[in-house]
Amino acid sequence: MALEASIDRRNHAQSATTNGAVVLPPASYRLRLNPSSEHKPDSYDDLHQLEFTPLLFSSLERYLPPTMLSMSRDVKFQYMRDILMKYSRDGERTREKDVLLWQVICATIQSAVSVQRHKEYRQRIISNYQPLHRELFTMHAPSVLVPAFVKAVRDNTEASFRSIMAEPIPGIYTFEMLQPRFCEMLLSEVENFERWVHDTRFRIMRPNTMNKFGAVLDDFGLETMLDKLMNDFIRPISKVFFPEVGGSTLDSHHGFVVEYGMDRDVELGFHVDDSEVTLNVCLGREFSGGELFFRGVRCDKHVNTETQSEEILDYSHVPGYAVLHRGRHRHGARATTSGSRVNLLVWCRSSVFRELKKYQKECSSWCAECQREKKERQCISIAATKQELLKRIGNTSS
Ligand SMILES: O=C(O)CCC(=O)C(=O)O
Ligand SMILES: [Fe+2]
Repeated sequence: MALEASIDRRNHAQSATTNGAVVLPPASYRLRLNPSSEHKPDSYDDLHQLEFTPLLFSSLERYLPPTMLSMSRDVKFQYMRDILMKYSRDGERTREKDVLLWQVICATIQSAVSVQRHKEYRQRIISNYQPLHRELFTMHAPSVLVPAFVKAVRDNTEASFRSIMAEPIPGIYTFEMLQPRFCEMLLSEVENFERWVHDTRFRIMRPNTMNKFGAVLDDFGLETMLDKLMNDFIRPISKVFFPEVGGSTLDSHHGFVVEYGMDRDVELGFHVDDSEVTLNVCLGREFSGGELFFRGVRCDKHVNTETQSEEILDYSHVPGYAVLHRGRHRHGARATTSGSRVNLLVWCRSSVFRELKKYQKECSSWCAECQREKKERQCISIAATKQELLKRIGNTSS
């Protein structure tokens, strides 16, 4: 959708000269409300004298009208600069379209700044932290995964997946996945990282708002390895079992470990994940308690609705074993009552699914409550039709 901001020509900033070319501003300015995901923006890093950070221009470029995307960098730059100048100068923005456009710009600036900050944060860790096991950072399937799992994914059929999996309730898949040696190495790498954090007093970000402990693996060098794990192994399975939530188009992830036990987190409250598909693998070591409890899949609207008895599952973690489920499958983790438990979590996301969801008005095929409501509406409508028919039959026979 294009959002047009008709900017008064008199208020234009003067045309800028970039690389010797004077570019005249167009008659009216347009930005798309949703950015183009395929477009690779130009870099503006060399334009240091700008009033705005170069990063803002490469971020805003995705919002340009489609016809502009192939134009020269100078033309795009001029166009975006004019918009930014106009909006940074005008204190008063009364027109609704202008306010909307300004919101797009603000959101773009905010996200560009936070992406940049996170990039710098990660860079600071990666250039200072010395890994313990370098081999962990590349995805060598036979060292990471048990042979039966590798074979099932290579065969790539529903039957091959099911041959190594259990499905204790619909939508929850459990299977043996990680080699014990890999689990042990990853555990000691996490310990090594935590030691470094402690010694250097580096303030790290925890995996999410629910955890006081745990570490984001993507932040200390494991992003590429986990991306490969998602692309080559999680996505083929999700394509078969979770197609309606973007299982075949998973294209980014958040990878982390959670840590429970003495001096760590104890339990995890009832929640849904910020993911389309979640992989949760127990790394070890020895513990009691810590069961995962599941209570049915729900969309945003129905996230707090009652659980049906057939939706109840309590699952006990086993080191090396994975649980794969939809992010919207409500769940939590019970208290780890003794020992220590560390789990690897990969929250897999699909930008395509998230984009499509914005325009979805109908009920969700994957939400159990939406489906129950839909069935109820159908029953009511069938009953009403039946009543009407009976009434007509009664009328004609009397
Ligand atoms: O502790 C667990 O196994 C569950 C972790 C979890 O659900 C999460 O981090 O989102
Ligand atoms: Fe979770």
